[in-house]
Amino acid sequence: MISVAIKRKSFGEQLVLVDVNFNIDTNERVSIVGPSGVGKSTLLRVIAGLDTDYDGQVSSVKNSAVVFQEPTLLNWRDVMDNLRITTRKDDATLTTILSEVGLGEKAQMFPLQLSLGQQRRVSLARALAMEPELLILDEPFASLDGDMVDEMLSLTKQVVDARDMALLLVTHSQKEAAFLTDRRLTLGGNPATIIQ
Ligand SMILES: Nc1ncnc2c1ncn2[C@@H]1O[C@H](COP(=O)(O)OP(=O)(O)OP(=O)(O)O)[C@@H](O)[C@H]1O
Repeated sequence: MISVAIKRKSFGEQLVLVDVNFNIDTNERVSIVGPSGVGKSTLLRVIAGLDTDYDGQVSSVKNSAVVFQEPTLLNWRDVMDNLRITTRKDDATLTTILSEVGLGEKAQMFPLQLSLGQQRRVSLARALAMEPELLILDEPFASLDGDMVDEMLSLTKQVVDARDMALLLVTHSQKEAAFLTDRRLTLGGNPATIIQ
């Protein structure tokens, strides 16, 4: 379904990725793990089609949704309006998705009235509302405390299990990768490539 063949990806003089080759099948769950600064987010942006300035070939699905490290919500719009930005789904459907992520009662709240964990859930709900064929999560549990990470991990597994979609998880945590995905790709080296 998704085929990645990046020969080289640079920022100016800095070569970040070299010969990164792998495929993701329909409904497959894959994680990319590796240390901070290795190039994980860069790879994700290329796969999501947000960065087209590279040497190589990536063919992905048309309908992918990204949940970024930061919730990237519009703070002046309430939760429901934040979901409406990416979809024309009716309010009943959006309310169901909000309930799924535990925010059924928060539709009229504004992002800054929510905790970071709740804002992350809105961001996840917004991505799910797009019914993506590929859901991309970029360090979705960063800066949450331990209990909250466990809760978010279970919740994420639940919503992914309930859907037909592929998952690409970018993380530095082997635990998160093992819990949520079937296959782990490790990015390492400088410039980085898939090392296992
Ligand atoms: N827009 C950019 N312009 C210039 N350099 C960049 C840009 N984005 C990333 N880089 C550089 O590319 C390298 C890889 O960064 P990237 O954010 O992909 O790493 P990462 O593995 O996702 O790190 P982290 O786990 O800390 O988020 C870093 O050296 C970074 O400085």
